[in-house]
Amino acid sequence: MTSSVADAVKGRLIVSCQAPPGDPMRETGTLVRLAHSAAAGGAAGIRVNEPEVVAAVTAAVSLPVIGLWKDGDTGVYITPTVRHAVAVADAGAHVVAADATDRPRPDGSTFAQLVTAVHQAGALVMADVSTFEEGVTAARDGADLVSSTLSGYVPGTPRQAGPDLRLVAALAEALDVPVVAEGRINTPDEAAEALALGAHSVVVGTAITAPTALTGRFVERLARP
Ligand SMILES: CC(=O)N[C@H](C=O)[C@@H](O)[C@H](O)[C@H](O)COP(=O)(O)O
Repeated sequence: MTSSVADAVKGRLIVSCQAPPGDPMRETGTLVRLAHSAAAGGAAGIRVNEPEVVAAVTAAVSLPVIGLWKDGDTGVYITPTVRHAVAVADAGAHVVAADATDRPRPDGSTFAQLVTAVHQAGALVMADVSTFEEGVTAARDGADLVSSTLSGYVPGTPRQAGPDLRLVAALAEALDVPVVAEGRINTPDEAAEALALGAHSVVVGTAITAPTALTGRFVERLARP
């Protein structure tokens, strides 16, 4: 299992098909269409939010699916508890992505306990981290993949405009498990650079699947002289 999913995405693109609360794209059928488009364009995997969407996309698209369940948007909100993680696995995700930052989880579980529960449910775990130390700890705790997803999203830490390729490179150098580059990858060249720096795979969301945010970038620029 580990090797087949990891092999399938090695050196390739995973497309995150998500939409924030209130966004016109936040509708299961629409997100399934986005996943189909990503597959048609050559993606090797899909990342989606919420059990209902995970189930719909795994049924419709024959690519590995990384599932998560966002609950809120502050603190630990990406698959915050064991209950959320098992629900995502039970919905059919091949990989469950979960917050593996060093912050306390709302159910009091440890990340290692979440990993055990997901493995028992038959899925792999992607640790979404914000720092090098968190990545090392997550791998030690049994994560099957480690992703730079949360770099810049922990309050009080800096967020750069582009991807945190320094973190990706450091993790890729240090870890035996595959390291995934994710977060603010805006161009094909940035994705290629992440692979060149040792990333196993690259996740791109906003730059491909978020027309509201992309429109806003143009509008914001035109509003400035
Ligand atoms: C921080 C957080 O909540 N990240 C989420 C994780 O699933 C998504 O909102 C991002 O879109 C995803 O990580 C891909 O990143 P980008 O959209 O920058 O390509």
